[in-house]
Amino acid sequence: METPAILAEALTKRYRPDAPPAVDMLSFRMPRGATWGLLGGNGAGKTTTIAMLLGLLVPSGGRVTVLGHDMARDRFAALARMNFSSPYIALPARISVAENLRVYAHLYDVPQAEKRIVELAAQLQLTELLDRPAGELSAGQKTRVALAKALVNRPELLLLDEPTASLDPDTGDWVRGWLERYRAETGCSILLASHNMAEVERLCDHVLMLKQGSAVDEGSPAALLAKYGRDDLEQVFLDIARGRPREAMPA
Ligand SMILES: Nc1ncnc2c1ncn2[C@@H]1O[C@H](COP(=O)(O)OP(=O)(O)OP(=O)(O)O)[C@@H](O)[C@H]1O
Repeated sequence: METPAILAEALTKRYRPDAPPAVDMLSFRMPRGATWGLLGGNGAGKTTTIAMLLGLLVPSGGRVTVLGHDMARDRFAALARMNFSSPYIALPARISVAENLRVYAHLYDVPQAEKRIVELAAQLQLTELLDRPAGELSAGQKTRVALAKALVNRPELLLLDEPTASLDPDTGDWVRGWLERYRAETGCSILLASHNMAEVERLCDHVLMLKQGSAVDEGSPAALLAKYGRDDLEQVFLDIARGRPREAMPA
C-alpha cells in the first residue's frame, strides 16, 4: 500500500489532567495527493491536531506518521518535506518580505534560494512588496506572504490553518484558485482547517468532522450532503455541531 501523506493513530492531546482532552483518540489515513478538510466548531481541536502533525505539540498519546516518517523519532526528515501557514503565527514585522522569505529559505536549506524567492514572488503577486517591512502589509498581502513562506521548500504536504480567514471575497477566491492550480501542477497533499464551508466544498475531496476532539463523521462533501439530505455543507456542519440525529432532520 502507498505511504500515506498523514497517518494518525489514536492521536490524543490533554493540556491539563483535570480537563477533557482537546484531541481524543483521533485516527485517520490521508492518502498522498489528497486535499482534506478538517472541520469543527470553535474549540473542536483543529489547531491542536495540526500542531501535533507538525511536531509543535507533543501528543499525550497515539502516533503521527507524516510521509512515512514517525514524528516522534524522525521529525526533521518529515519537516523538510512539509510546511504550513497559519494566521495565528505572525512573520517578523520589521524585516522586509524578501528578508523574511530568505530566512525561511535558509532554514529549509533551499537550493538557489534567491531564484526561488523571485519565482514565488512572481507567482503570488508579491514582487512589488518584496522590499516592504512585513508588518506594514494588509491582511490579504500578509496571507500571500505566508503562503510564499509555506511553499518556499516545495513541500509535498501543506498544512493550512484557515488559509483565507480575514480575506475579502475577491482575494479569498484568488487564493483558492491559486491553491487549485498549485495542487494540479505539483501533486501536493493538503490538509486545511477552515470555517468556510464553500471553500471546503470547492477544494476538498474528503472532510473530517471534529467535535470535542473526536472525528464524528467523515466522507467526501458529496457523500456527506447525500447522507444528511442537505444542499450545502454549511447545513451538514450545523446538523453535526448541534448533534441533530439524522432521522430527526427535515427531508
Ligand atoms: N495551550 C492550551 N492550553 C490549554 N488548553 C488549550 C490550549 N490550546 C487549546 N486549548 C483547548 O483545547 C481545545 C481545542 O482547541 P483548538 O484551538 O485546537 O480548537 P480549534 O478547533 O482550532 O478551534 P477554533 O476554531 O476556535 O480555532 C479547546 O477547548 C481549547 O480551549
